[in-house]
Amino acid sequence: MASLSLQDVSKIYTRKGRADNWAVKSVSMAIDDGEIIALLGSSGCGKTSTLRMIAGFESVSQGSIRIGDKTVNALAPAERNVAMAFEGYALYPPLTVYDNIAFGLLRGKVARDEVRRRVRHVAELLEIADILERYPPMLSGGQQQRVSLARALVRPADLYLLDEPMSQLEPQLRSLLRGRIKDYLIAHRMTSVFVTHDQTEAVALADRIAVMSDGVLQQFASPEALKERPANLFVAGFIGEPAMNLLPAVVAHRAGRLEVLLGGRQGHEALRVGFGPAARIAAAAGLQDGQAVQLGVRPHKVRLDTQPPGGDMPAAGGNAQPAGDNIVQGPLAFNQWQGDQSHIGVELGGHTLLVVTDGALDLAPHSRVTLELPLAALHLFDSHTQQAVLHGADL
Ligand SMILES: Nc1ncnc2c1ncn2[C@@H]1O[C@H](COP(=O)(O)OP(=O)(O)OP(=O)(O)O)[C@@H](O)[C@H]1O
Repeated sequence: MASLSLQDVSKIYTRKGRADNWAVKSVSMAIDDGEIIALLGSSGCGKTSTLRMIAGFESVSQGSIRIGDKTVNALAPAERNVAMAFEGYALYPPLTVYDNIAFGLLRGKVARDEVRRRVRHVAELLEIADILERYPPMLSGGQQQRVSLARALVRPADLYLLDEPMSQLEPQLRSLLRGRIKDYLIAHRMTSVFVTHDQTEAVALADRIAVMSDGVLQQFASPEALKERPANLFVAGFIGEPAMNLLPAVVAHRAGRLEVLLGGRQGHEALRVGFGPAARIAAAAGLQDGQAVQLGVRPHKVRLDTQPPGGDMPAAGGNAQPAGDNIVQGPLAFNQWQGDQSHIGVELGGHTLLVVTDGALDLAPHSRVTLELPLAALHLFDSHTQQAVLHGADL
């Protein structure tokens, strides 16, 4: 296995008579030996182009890629010792499934008994042991995809590149295989990069996730860090289901405390949300009164008061915390039972805040709802730069 590093890597597709397409923009990241990482983003954000440059199937327009201590920009794919599972499978039709999977091992001069043992093992892992004698044209898309994955995983390589490795599988099989593949990658200390647009898959499989948008690496961090400390508005809105509430607000210091003011436009009352004494908040010094910000809070983290006055306030997600941070009130906009949780909308300063709770709640239409926005769950982003200014969890 080996480490992998990308230094200011760009991909610019050029076509005669057309404007250049800058698909990957100066991406830098360092992946440790044995680490599993996901490239995550929406369609067209540059994930596959990045993966194909690492594999050597696309040239690197700018920057450099190193596998271990070797710069590989000028090396052909076969010279990089990289195993890749392709989105289009690329199986050999005249060979059986067994021979497709064994191909790389036989070329590597592994003893036949050992080849048989390894092929069986990976085929059982991916639930394709019963189709080893079949030929690729006789297989479903999901079976072909697993054969392609098995062929990549079975052979020794410095690096494993997996392009949407489970996109064709049914949800149940996908979640079963996710766990097995992760255990296999960890057990063999396989440095791996996989591409996905499914954040559940990225969170379940990867040690760290590289979130991409429009060719730019937005943040490269653990799944927990992406949720707790999103670097910018894109990551805050993209990671997490349902998405983080993002409410426009302005900075308003008051009596030495950092606060933001929500709403207050015609017909809506203004709401103050506090972050505590400004002197204790490093970022407060750079924030000017009137500065436009976005206040972020995840729907699961808002605490909803369902008790009679004076009662304790349960967290929406069940995380009991002492009541008392920002208590706000607003009229109920909607209350939808989703089968396993409730989605509750509350009007705050002219915007609708989504709250998610575990149980079903009996709330009268348009009734006034009391909420707590726990300081540790709040985030502030600069509306102009889109970058995170502070995370309540750090205060
Ligand atoms: N061979 C190519 N020639 C020209 N443009 C390309 C080529 N391959 C990709 N692109 C363009 O580069 C951009 C990034 O594409 P890429 O396939 O890397 O994105 P992606 O995030 O993997 O998307 P998807 O999830 O849909 O595969 C897109 O605008 C795409 O149209």
